Amino acid sequence: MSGYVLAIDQGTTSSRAIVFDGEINIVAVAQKEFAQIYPASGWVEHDPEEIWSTVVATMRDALKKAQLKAVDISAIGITNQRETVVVWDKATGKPIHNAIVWQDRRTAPLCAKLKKAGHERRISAKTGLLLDPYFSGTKIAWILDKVKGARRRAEKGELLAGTIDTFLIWRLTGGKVHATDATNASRTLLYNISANEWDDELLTLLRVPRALLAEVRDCADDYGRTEKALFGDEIPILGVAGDQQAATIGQACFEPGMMKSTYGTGCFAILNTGPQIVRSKNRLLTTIAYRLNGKTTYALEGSIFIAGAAVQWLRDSLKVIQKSEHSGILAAKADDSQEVYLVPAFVGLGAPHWDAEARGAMFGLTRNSGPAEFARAALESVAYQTSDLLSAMKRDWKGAAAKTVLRVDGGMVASDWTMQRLADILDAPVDRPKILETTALGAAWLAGSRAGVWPKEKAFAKRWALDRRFEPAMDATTRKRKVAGWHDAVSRTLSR
Ligand SMILES: Nc1ncnc2c1ncn2[C@@H]1O[C@H](COP(=O)(O)OP(=O)(O)O)[C@@H](O)[C@H]1O
Ligand SMILES: O=P(O)(O)OC[C@H](O)CO
Repeated sequence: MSGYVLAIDQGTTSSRAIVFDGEINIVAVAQKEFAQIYPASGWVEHDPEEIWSTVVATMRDALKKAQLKAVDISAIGITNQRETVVVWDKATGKPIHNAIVWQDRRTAPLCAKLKKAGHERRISAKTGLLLDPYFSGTKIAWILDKVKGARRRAEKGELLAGTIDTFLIWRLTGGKVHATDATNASRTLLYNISANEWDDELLTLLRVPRALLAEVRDCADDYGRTEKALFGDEIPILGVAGDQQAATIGQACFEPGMMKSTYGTGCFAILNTGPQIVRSKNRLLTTIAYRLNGKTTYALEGSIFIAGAAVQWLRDSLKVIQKSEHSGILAAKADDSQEVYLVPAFVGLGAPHWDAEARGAMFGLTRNSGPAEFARAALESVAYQTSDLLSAMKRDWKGAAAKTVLRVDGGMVASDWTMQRLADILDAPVDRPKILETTALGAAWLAGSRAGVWPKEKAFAKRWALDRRFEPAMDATTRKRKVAGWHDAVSRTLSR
């Protein structure tokens, strides 16, 4: 066996395919962006056919760039934007509606209704999640209610549903496999994370027929083979995990107490809590980090909706920078005497506030405030939000190391200025690894280790290599003053 592994990273804004060789080096990357559809305020959709065509095109492209054929690839690993759902016709494979994306807020009224009826505690106890439109379950119910005849057809077993991994597996295997992995299942509001199964009470509460749902497997498992017609030969699919969990694996955060934070469009911090289900008292999520050989490892997660998106806002809406990488350079020029804060609640606030109605605000503006102060405020908002997550994690679980080291990845970590400010505000070291494609790497490791061509967990963890450590350098008085200013800004932004 060659040791070549192909990872599919189906993200919120683009589909990517990455080929790794047997020595875990990246040999080819292909990427295609696709359309973001905003049918109404707070609604976000993707066309599942475009997701499918970009995935197939990038896979073919990556194989071509690597000068490899399907037969050279030992295994495929899939990782995906989580919570986003598709419902499709079992007979034709055609979606009956666009995918409803994780950022979509259309089911806020349904969540509010379930909350009012007193269901949140019970749902949280079983799923580790909160009643927020972010998760898949209410989105599936919405499609069944709004597409004519869908509910009746779902009950008759004529439709299938799934997160993006499930849809891709169905398509790649030519409709032979309807499966998902435990991490993706754990983001649906329908999955009992202690019993490790779809939960009948939750299915009834959210009005989702069981016939729609996929079989839940381990993250490293047999997910069938790609159809020969697609790439010229069959390739086994042996690894699946939601993208944040895949990044946790790619960062080799296999020990309880280890933590990674990914700074892409949003920011997702995941703390490994081992076999223990830690219930958050601070509105963090409890989720499945991975399930290997039938053994579940759990995590606490803090989800922030706007991180790199604040940089896009500086570039695309304010036009104070031309390129994302200019944001750090501009922020470094900001006037230290001005305390300007941005609370980037553009789509509400995620953890630990979960305020869907809050909207963004800036504080502390003077006549001297300009592009540099705006850029600094945008980048600092990411550091402050991470600091809120970290302190919530420490309050929730004593296993969260007092001397936390944060392993970081995602597009934003290219900014040295932001990483230094993050270390300063957290008062903790921030480690940036050499391989920044940690999400793809995690999915590839699941597949490669399952295929027996890549090292097992411990040997893989030893290969994690540091690019740069950012040590905290801000004095305590300044840090405390700045963090207090942030908390004041947040309290003035919350809708309740
Ligand atoms: N040098 C940089 N400084 C600050 N932000 C950056 C930099 N490079 C990229 N970004 C931001 O990172 C994000 C892209 O990261 P990526 O991990 O590709 O996101 P996603 O997977 O969510 O699409 C964008 O929002 C972009 O603005
Ligand atoms: O596609 P990303 O990298 O923005 O990640 C999205 C998350 O999985 C949403 O929960």
